[in-house]
Amino acid sequence: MTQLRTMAQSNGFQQGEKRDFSRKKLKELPREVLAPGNVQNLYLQNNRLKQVCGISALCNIRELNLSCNEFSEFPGEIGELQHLEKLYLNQNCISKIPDGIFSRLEKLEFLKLSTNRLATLPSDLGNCKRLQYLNLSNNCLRDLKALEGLSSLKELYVKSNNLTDLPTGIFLNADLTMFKAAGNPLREPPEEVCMGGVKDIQRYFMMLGSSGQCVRRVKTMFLGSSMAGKSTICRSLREGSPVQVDAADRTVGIEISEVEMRGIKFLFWDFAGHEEYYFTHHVFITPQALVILTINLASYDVNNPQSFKDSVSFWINNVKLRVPESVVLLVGTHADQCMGTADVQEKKADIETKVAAMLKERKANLEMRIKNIEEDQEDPAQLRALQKFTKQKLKVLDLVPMDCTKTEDIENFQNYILCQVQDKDLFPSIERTLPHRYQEVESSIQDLKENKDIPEHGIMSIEDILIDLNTKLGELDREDLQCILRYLHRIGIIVWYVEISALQETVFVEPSFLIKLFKTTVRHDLVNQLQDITRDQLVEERSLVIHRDRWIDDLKGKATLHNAAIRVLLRKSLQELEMDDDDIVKEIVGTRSRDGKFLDLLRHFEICLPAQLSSPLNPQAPIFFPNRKWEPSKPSVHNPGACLFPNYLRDNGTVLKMWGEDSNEDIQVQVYFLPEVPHGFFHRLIIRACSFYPTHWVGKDHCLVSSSNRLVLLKEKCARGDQLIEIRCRRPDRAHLCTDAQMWRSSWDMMLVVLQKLTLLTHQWPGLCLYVCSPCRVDTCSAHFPWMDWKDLDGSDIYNMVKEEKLLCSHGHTHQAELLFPKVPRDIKSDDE
Ligand SMILES: Nc1nc2c(ncn2[C@@H]2O[C@H](COP(=O)(O)OP(=O)(O)OP(=O)(O)O)[C@@H](O)[C@H]2O)c(=O)[nH]1
Repeated sequence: MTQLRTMAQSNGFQQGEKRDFSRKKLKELPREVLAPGNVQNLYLQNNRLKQVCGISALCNIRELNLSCNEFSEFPGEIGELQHLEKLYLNQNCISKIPDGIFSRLEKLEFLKLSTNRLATLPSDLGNCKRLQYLNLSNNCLRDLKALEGLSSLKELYVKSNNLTDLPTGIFLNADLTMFKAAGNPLREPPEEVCMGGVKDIQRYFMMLGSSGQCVRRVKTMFLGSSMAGKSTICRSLREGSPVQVDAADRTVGIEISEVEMRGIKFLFWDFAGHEEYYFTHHVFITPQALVILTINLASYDVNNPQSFKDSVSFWINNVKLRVPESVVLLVGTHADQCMGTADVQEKKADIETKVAAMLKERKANLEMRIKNIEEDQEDPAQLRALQKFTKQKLKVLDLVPMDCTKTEDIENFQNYILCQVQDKDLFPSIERTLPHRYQEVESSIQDLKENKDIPEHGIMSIEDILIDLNTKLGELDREDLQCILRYLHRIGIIVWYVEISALQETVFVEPSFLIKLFKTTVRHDLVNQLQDITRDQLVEERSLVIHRDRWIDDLKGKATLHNAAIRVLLRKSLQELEMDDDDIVKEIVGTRSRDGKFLDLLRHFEICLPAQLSSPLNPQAPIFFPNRKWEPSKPSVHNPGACLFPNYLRDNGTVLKMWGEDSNEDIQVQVYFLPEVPHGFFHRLIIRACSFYPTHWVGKDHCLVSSSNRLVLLKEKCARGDQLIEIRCRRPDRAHLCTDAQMWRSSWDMMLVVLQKLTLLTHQWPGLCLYVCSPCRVDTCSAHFPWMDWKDLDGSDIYNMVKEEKLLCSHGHTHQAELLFPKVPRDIKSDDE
């Protein structure tokens, strides 16, 4: 946005008050900046300034933007700008702010100091009584005491610092509505409380009063390929001795259990290793957890790179993309089935060396990209994003070989885990201070489960929980309870999706049950499950064997599962789980006329897309005449409803049939993913894009969306080792009823909708870095035109992304700008290129 503003205003003076000298590679202030005048807005961002001597002469400045420069010291002269309301000093290297500056900036309302090196704050910052917005994210602050006097603060951002405690005083301020503190080793209040926002923090402090309880807890996630031995370790650790898991007993979905070892509570999440489940994993891989990556040493082959990829690097990449700062502990099972100690040691050394090389290579790639961007001075936004990634440190601990059938190995592994989680550098925040109320609620819920006071499925309404706990704990405020439940959801003890409106009142106090529901439709043997449906089960759904055959055909051919089939499968698994409460079954399963809660969940997790089974076009439909009432045909086309599960698609046939061949004439944008497109990303993108464009065709890694005769193709692909998603649209044709400008605009608008959906989706993978560009349109040319600042662009600015009418690639090919960037051409010529 800043760049656009810069472009739009060009340099120099505007209305005698705004001076824009941003992006000029300035090392010092030129005379024009300081020339006398009534300057109120001064833009100096994206330069190379280390100081701003003389700036105090511009004493009327209200807005000063010095972001993205090279300040290592806070420019003291700023203290003299007494009319200053808005100050940007983010993205610099400032490590200290002297006292005595902010006490003079009485009118300051907005202060952005994010991404600097601040370890402390000046004691007089609290004097800025008008300050409403303060951003201190990405520094190294250890406390926020200096902020206690800021009585007008509305928004406060302190993400990624070293904060362990937050001062209560800040939250007494009724105006504060926005507070973000992710990425701190917070203990009081814990990060999971802060994620609930200001109101939850306020309640936490109110409940905390003068004393709390220290709780030590670690969420532990077991990841690794199928048959690696995850369930075996998990169950053996729970028992304290080897537990034999039957080879046929595959984990389906995720198994959850809790175990206390020497005063530390471990919440075990055992993830199924079968590939069909991978794409749901990222939802449950959460920060601040210990990841135990289990590798079957007996089947690991040091000479086969694929072996390392499947059993190690795939998992490490997955974790890094989702939680970039994870701690991963490698464990090698089946040591007893290897060929002696030397073989075990060789495999251990091989895995550790390859992991180290992989992390080193990634770091080198990142540094290389940063260097290239710095040298080309190409894209500061991209540069900042990459610099952020260099700070994210995934820690992979050495591999522990073990024989899961030996008690000694289980005990040693238990000790090893205990030792690692107590290492403050690795796990700075396993200790949390919790109000007694939190503990009481948690234990009461556990009691309800253990004493079987609630049904095994553990589905409860908020009201029920409140009634139950009120009898046990005395008067419990509903808001307090909800605040505590939100916390328990975030740490993985219960599941409560407040954000799904149909589930706002429903709490799953037994998360494993919910996961078991997932396995109904997300499983490797779904076709077999359909085949196994009995006649009785079909009758209950008023269906016949021919219907079941069609369900199987549609799943195999179109990756589409009929809602009726989902209901039958769900009922079947609920019966297996001995759930006999008809009302709840109905609520979860739904009926022909009303979707159940289960479908809401599937859609919420973007696992499936509502699909049309029959053609949406009805040949019997009467013609519509304006001003005349339209009658539907009788009988109307029956559409029983179904869901498309893109993960079950096997080819791109239907998409390619509609789209035809790619053409050099297409307009296209490429989104490169560093290091790779995450598992399940493309499916979710398809679901988002197709939900927006109801006319669509979907394939394994292709998807076509259509709107008013325009087609946009999305493709996941790999080009010379780089993974990317390509978005293509046919070059617009001249059409009547449409001006040239409209024609271009609507094509680009469609591309941008897809790009925007893609960008939003990337937020779920914070370890992901994107490079967006338009390739040169000459077939043999490898040049790219990078999209700058594209994440910041809003609807009105995006068509101004480039000023030029023609653009020249680095190999000398010239193109009309609208063929490469969203731009409405001023004057279309018949021959553009
Ligand atoms: N001999 C031997 N067998 C092991 C060892 N670890 C696991 N097994 C066996 O390997 C098989 C697979 O182990 P599981 O724990 O079910 O594997 P998993 O990783 O949970 O597999 P999924 O459920 O498919 O994700 C079981 O039969 C275990 O008993 C080991 O160290 N030695």
